[in-house]
Amino acid sequence: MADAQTHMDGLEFMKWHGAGNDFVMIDSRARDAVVHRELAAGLGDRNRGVGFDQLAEIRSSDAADIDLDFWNADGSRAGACGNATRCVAQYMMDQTGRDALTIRTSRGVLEARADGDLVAVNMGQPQLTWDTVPLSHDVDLQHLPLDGDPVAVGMGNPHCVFFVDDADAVDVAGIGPGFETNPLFPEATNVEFAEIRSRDEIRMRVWERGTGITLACGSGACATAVAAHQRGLTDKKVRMELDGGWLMLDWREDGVWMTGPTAFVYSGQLTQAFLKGL
Ligand SMILES: N[C@H](CCC[C@H](N)C(=O)O)C(=O)O
Repeated sequence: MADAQTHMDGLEFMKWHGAGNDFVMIDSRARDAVVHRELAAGLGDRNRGVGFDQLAEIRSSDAADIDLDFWNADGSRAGACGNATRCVAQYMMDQTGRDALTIRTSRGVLEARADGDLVAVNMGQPQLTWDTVPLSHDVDLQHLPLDGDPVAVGMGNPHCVFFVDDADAVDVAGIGPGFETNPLFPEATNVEFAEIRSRDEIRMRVWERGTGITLACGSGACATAVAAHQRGLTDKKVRMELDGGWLMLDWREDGVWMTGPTAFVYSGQLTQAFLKGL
């Protein structure tokens, strides 16, 4: 029924980005959920659709202010999306005038807060066991048996973090896909390349599972901050420079807090012709 309704009326969406990590947001609080794999993949196509790194669907919730689901540009599901969570939080705070709210994702209920012009979200505690990342078998997460000696961290989605001397010199598109689909990660993985600049500053570039190179990745930034601290390279609080801007990470008692910018770009409506052609 939701699909038939959608084809009749067109479908409203918004385009946002957080540090250049771009999203389409669909607010389905007033109806049944409408997003499915084909819609995500069609809309994610930057030539034939709108284009995005992730698609976020907002739903009404009985456990938090809202429920939130994420898809990647290839139509696959994203387990977590920190930057989209911050953008959705800003949208909700603009609508309600509140400066804090709760958001339920597949990770559980997350807390988001306004921080001046920025938005902070508690991305929860990292997953630091092989079966929760998940990996295919029990190995040392701090030193994965892969070239480059990466670290595995789960943030509701898998991350494989490499420490490199010069992040800008890394051929992210050349190296990323091979690690994304390495059998050590049964659900594939996001791949981060981190250069330690000091105890409180990291430069990071990312290859995202299901999307490819993005200008920023919030859960990847959290995973990188955790991995760097575990290796003894940084303190618990770091600034991180990504290709599209800066994020602040703070691994506290109650989880990894991530703070950064959000931007509303435009809203529009998908045509019936587009929706019928999916
Ligand atoms: N850009 C997102 C992460 C997307 C992760 C996704 N590619 C996955 O399949 O896990 C973020 O800000 O956290």
